[in-house]
Amino acid sequence: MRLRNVKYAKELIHSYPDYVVLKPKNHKGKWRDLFENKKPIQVEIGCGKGKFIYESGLYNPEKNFIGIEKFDSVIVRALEKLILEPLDNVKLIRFDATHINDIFKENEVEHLYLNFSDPWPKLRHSKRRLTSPQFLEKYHHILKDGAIIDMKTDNYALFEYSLMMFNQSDYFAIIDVSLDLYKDLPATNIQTEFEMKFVEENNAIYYIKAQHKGEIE
Ligand SMILES: C[S@@+](CC[C@H](N)C(=O)[O-])C[C@H]1O[C@@H](n2cnc3c(N)ncnc32)[C@H](O)[C@@H]1O
Repeated sequence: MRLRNVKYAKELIHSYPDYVVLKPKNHKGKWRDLFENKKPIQVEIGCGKGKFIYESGLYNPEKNFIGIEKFDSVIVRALEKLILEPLDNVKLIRFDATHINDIFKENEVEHLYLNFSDPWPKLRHSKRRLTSPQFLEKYHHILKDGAIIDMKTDNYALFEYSLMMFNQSDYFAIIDVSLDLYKDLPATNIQTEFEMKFVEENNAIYYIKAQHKGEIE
């Protein structure tokens, strides 16, 4: 059954509050209680239709995964995956990550994934890029010391911009960069929906791994 209709998507989302957390602000600082375990929290912003977050949960049962997506009509496809084959270490949040500090407390997140984020090419929209200084400041508050940000993109301009923003930030150090992730693909790589498409089209996948430095002396 395909769930394309927005009204239907909303209804489905509200029918599965164990999978799509409806009031994420209520769980700030208490996400592990919701998962009922002490496993570390990994977050993907812009999880889209959920392939990456679902498979990450499937192959890494020792970790908790939270996918954040701002559109009902998209996140419902991630929800379908969970309905078909439930996983107790994956939760979804329908939320605009601009307000991510409202849903996670200091040090609550151990790993952040930014997969094929929207490039927002116009300068006047640059604050919306998920690696803008405004977002990096927000991540600084929720990430543990030593936490990792993994970023993949097919967009060279966003890659270049993100490198510059990480380099200029007091909070992050770049620890790995690739101009062609598929030349040296880690065995643990999990493809996203967009990644599958770009790889099929032989597009380069640019990659940045940055580490949270923690409190600055
Ligand atoms: C280009 S898609 C990539 C989807 C998926 N990560 C993948 O690689 O297949 C970007 C997704 O990020 C979502 N997104 C963009 N900005 C967001 C934000 N501020 N908060 C939550 N989701 C966001 C969009 O709605 C879209 O579904």
